[in-house]
Amino acid sequence: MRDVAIAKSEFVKDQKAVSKLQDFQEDPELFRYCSLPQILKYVEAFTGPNIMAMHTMLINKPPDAGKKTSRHPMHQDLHYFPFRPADRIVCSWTAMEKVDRRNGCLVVLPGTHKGTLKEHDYPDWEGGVNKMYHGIRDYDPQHPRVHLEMEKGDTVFFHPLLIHGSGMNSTQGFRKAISCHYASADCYYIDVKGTTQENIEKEVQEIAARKYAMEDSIKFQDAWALRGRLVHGERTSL
Ligand SMILES: CCCCCCCCCCCCCCCCCCCC(=O)SCCNC(=O)CCNC(=O)[C@H](O)C(C)(C)COP(=O)(O)OP(=O)(O)OC[C@H]1O[C@@H](n2cnc3c(N)ncnc32)[C@H](O)[C@@H]1OP(=O)(O)O
Ligand SMILES: O=C(O)CCC(=O)C(=O)O
Repeated sequence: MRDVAIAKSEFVKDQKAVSKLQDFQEDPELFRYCSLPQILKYVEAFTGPNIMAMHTMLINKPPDAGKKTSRHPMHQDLHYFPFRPADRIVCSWTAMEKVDRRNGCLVVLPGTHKGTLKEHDYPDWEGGVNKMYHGIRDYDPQHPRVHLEMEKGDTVFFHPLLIHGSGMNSTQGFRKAISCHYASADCYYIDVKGTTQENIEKEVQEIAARKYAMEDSIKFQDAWALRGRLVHGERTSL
């Protein structure tokens, strides 16, 4: 993925900047991260023994180009997932270098994982917002927030209802982190028709149709079933 400030303008002419690698489940070197025993030991406490890696990302947050587009709006990851139950899904996010407020560390609203899934949409940001970066419109701005300053190699595990995002990268360097969303293979798919997730379903289907010429044939659930990879135990459902 390219940052919107790059995708929509000549950022540095003739240069490409990659701000995210997504879906690396077939890359043996990167996928090693998802199978690390040090990570799975904690993941299993949420998922149980049948563990699927559902979504993989290496996030290379770029230096902000001056429009604050390097921010990630406050959101709940469950918005993107057509599977349940939420308590059997967990994200691991590992800092690949020191992260702090200067380079846009994670920001979380503690306790919000006990709430419900909120409505998400694109925020009205003056400088634009990255594709598919939906945010919650009506979270309480007075809610206490915690900035997760982390050292290289530190890992945080969080629930898919936890409201979180990340700040602007005001340094000159790229801020790297690697993450995986795990779910119990015993989770089940849901139909998101008539729910707040309809907007993301539509967007994913449109991208699939454009990128893979899969007009109408790909369901939201298929987009997940195709990218999920078993890391431990048996692929029972997902
Ligand atoms: C076989 C399986 C089929 C399944 C296909 C389904 C594809 C869906 C992929 C995305 C799923 C994301 C799910 C995320 C779940 C994560 C949950 C955790 C929480 C989060 O991390 S929230 C943020 C999650 N979202 C993302 O990470 C999305 C990241 N973006 C991308 O991966 C790519 O930008 C995207 C959306 C796949 C588009 O890439 P691509 O099609 O290659 O784009 P093009 O270069 O062809 O450009 C098309 C069009 O879009 C404009 N563009 C490009 N980049 C951006 C950008 N960053 N912001 C805004 N606009 C952008 C580009 O200029 C083009 O516009 P035109 O007007 O010129 O056509
Ligand atoms: O790494 C970031 O900047 C944000 C990542 C995030 O919010 C997510 O993975 O859900």
